[in-house]
Amino acid sequence: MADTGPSVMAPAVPDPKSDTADARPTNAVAPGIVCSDVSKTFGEGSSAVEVLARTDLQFAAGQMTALVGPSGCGKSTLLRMVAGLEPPGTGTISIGGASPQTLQRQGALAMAFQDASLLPWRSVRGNVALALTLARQPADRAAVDAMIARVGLAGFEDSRPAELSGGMRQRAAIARCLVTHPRVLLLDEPFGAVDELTRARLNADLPPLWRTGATTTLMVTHSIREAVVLADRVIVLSSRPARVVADVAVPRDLTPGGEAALALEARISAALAQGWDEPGVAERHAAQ
Ligand SMILES: Nc1ncnc2c1ncn2[C@@H]1O[C@H](COP(=O)(O)OP(=O)(O)OP(=O)(O)O)[C@@H](O)[C@H]1O
Repeated sequence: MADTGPSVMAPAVPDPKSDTADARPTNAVAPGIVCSDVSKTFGEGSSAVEVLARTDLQFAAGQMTALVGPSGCGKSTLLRMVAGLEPPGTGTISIGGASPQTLQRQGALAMAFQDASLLPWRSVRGNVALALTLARQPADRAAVDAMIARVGLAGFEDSRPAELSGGMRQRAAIARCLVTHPRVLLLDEPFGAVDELTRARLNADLPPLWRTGATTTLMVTHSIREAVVLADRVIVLSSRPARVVADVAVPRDLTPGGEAALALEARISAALAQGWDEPGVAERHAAQ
């Protein structure tokens, strides 16, 4: 994963000069995300690395989409572009008709990364409350404690991150994301740094908090099973330069581990292998 900056991209401090500085999330309607002709190349000349080939992608409002693909193919880069942290090389990204930066200024976009990295000197309550402050929402202690309880951390409000297990830190990081009720939630391997059992527990406990239809969620994961369990749709990317090799709808009523789920996992796995191995992927896109 590339440099991910702070673990939770709390909404940016609003720019008072901006005409949208006073904009607040006025409703809970999730926006759709439209990536048109988006590509990304880092560097120039002989050191240029083409990460994402020209791509059109749409993410439906209120849906949870999982992005899977070989390591280094550009999943985090795509997420960072949607977050407005990285400008696309070509094309545009529109979220509900607005730019990612506008969503950020509205405090309507939250992002969590694999390593949780909460502020170590702040308590769980302090970390969660900070997200509200940055989003210019009232840091209401009752709301903060309620969100902490919803992720299963009641009783740990005053604990510092170092006093928590990895799974508990992930829960705190998710609470920090969700407390502002973001309309767009971007998760970059949020459960990647915990053991399998904890991960299964987090997969069961946390998604209902954002699967309300009021949040459009993109999640990068290396786990095909996790993608099928959590997402409404799984997009499989090829090795660099990334292109979409499969776009798989996941029925909501799928039984985890059931026959239909296993068939989907096999399909995604085959697409992943194809995108990984297919000869000439890089050359074809270099020629475009
Ligand atoms: N700011 C940057 N400057 C230069 N190269 C970068 C930058 N960010 C990412 N890259 C390169 O872009 C490629 C894709 O990185 P990215 O982190 O998006 O991949 P990924 O699919 O998320 O990987 P992983 O699954 O291993 O986390 C990598 O080769 C990486 O080194």
